[in-house]
Amino acid sequence: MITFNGVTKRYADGTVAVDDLSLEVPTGEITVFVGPSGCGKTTSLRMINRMIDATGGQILLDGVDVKTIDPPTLRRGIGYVIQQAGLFPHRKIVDNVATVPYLLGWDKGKARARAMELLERVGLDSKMADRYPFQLSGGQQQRVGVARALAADPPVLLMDEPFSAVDPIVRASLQEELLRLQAELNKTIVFVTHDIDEAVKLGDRVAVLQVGGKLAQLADPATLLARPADDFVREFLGRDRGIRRLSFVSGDELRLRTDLTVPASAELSPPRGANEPWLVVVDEENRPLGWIASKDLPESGTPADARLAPYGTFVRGRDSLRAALDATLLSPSGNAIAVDESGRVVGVATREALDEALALIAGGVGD
Ligand SMILES: Nc1ncnc2c1ncn2[C@@H]1O[C@H](COP(=O)(O)OP(=O)(O)OP(=O)(O)O)[C@@H](O)[C@H]1O
Repeated sequence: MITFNGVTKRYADGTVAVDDLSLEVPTGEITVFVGPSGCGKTTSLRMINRMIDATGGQILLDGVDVKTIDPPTLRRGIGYVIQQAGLFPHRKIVDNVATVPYLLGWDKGKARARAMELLERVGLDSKMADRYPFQLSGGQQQRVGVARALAADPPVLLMDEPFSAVDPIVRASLQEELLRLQAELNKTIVFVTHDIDEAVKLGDRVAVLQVGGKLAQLADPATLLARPADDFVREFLGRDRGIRRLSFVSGDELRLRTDLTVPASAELSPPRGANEPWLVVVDEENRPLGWIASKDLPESGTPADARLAPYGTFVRGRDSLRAALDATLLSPSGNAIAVDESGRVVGVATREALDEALALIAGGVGD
């Protein structure tokens, strides 16, 4: 656990970058520092590994004041990842990753073997090992940066806007990768970003800082989005706060109907389903093929002969209400198809079911 105890940083010119910051970063969790430019995120992060020394208060690492630990020893237990990876341009990828093991005096074979293992872990092909950083894309370089920070298996990882220099698609995949890695490794991670979407996606807890290095709120993402502590936090969270909240509500809240499917091979004589405006046509394995409006059902023959409308699905037991809402918006029926992990239809969330769930959430605001 990392503990900030009334930590202050006043730079030589009098700027107070961090003001009386007290918070705890629990072991094995991702704590995100988020806030507008200049609010003291980077300063707070760098005081943990003493790249910057606090001018007041204490930072404790598992109960030990970091000021009592000499910086090289301290940093051996703390991985550090920065924007644009900060790789050594003249060293091969494998040697970049092995930097800390080399410094720790590991023999070259063992250090390189560890580096190769980590490259694979962060999703890079072993072919990359002998390249130089300029021969990699920005996203690949970031992965190398993460591998390098993990090389000596430090219990703590500090990440300063590590994904902000890559395009949104690469960024999303790096975020997924970090969450996957963290599920295996359980590091204590402090992650700095100015992007609230990144913060609520990655953080077990999110610390919102305001300019002057004051802690405005520390909460898990769902609580932060539901109950911002004050106007500053509310404004920082932005206009999409309500929609973002849906990501933290399980789609399993939705009542499903199981009587709205029709097999593509079903004989339609006598006509059926005509009292429901829309039906899901499914294949023989119960996978969705599309929506059909009842009025378009042929009088005889099978639904396979009819024109099907597009559909959206969400996975029951995994996806959020936001995914379910997205699925309704992708379908002219206005209904979302719930599927299991293998893509088989388990039911339909109608617009009414969605309305009910949304009303419940809206009712819960301010609890
Ligand atoms: N060496 C320094 N001397 C004086 N002031 C500094 C120094 N480094 C940072 N500051 C000031 O301290 C404040 C906090 O800076 P910091 O870099 O920690 O903010 P940040 O939240 O990480 O910002 P950004 O998101 O823009 O990177 C800013 O006002 C900055 O100008």
